Amino acid sequence: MTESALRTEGLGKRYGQTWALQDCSLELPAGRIAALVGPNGAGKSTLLHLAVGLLRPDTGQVRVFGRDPRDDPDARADLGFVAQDTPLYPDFTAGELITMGRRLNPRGWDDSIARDRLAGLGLPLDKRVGRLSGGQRAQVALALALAKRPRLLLLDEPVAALDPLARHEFMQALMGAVGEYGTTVLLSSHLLNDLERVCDHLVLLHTSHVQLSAPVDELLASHCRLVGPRTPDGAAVPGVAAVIRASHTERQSTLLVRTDGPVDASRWTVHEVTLEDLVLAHLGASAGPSAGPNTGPSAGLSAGPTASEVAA
Ligand SMILES: Nc1ncnc2c1ncn2[C@@H]1O[C@H](COP(=O)(O)OP(=O)(O)OP(=O)(O)O)[C@@H](O)[C@H]1O
Repeated sequence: MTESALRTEGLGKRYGQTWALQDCSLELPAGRIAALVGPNGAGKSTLLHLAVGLLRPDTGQVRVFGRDPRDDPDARADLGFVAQDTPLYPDFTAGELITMGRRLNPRGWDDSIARDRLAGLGLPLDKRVGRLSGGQRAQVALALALAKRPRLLLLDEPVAALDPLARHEFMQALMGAVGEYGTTVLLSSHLLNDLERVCDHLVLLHTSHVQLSAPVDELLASHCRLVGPRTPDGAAVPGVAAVIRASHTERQSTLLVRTDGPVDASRWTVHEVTLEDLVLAHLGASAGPSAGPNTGPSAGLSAGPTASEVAA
């Protein structure tokens, strides 16, 4: 059986009366590269901060390779974290940050990983990081996180502020490192196209709840888009477990569905879906008109953000 890199059970965190994360149960097997997706305020940063032990849960528990990251230094030694906006001490040089990292992480640190990566990118070790570009700072943050040789690397929107080329270079560096060291990754981002290229597992949060957590290939195999003659919302479609999202013209219906068997191909044209289609459908699905025999739990969502908001 594959080891769990990250496992949460009933995990919850609240600020005053507001639940930032609620009843979060998920499992990320070791070796996965997982996308953590959800609209603004869904609870992604909260989940990542709970996972690295920076926040104390109000309910439930979180385990990193079976250990509690708040109580067990060995669990924290297994973790690397690149926080949102890649905060680094701006008056320090990358070289000084590498030295600091070594002293703060006596259990496991490899200077050469950070130095070689930065040299490969042509990034100077003797320039204050506050004077580097956003993309260069992100690369320094990634190099420092990797030098810790984490078994689980958590990244909170590391590429949000980067231009497309810098984003591409960052993702390439990340994938190269993951391939080399076998690191498990949980990466939060709104950039679904970037995620689709590299991730093999999806965790989708919506209004503080886990909506999906599964391997990408399983999700893509169990969802499709059906196009056929107009069908009333709620009408049963053989082979369809849940209608996630439906749209209609006068004569035609388009349904993004979760299937549990073969769909009648004489009546429906069946199209594969992309990860982006699937995420947007789940986030945009709303309770109400599509409720009916094929409407599963995932169809009963509150109205989500628009495609442009999610993909922005
Ligand atoms: N320190 C805090 N004090 C009060 N409320 C907070 C705090 N941190 C987060 N929240 C609230 O918790 C909820 C989840 O926030 P979180 O930052 O985890 O969302 P997110 O999915 O990372 O959002 P984004 O995509 O905008 O970064 C939001 O409603 C947010 O306002």
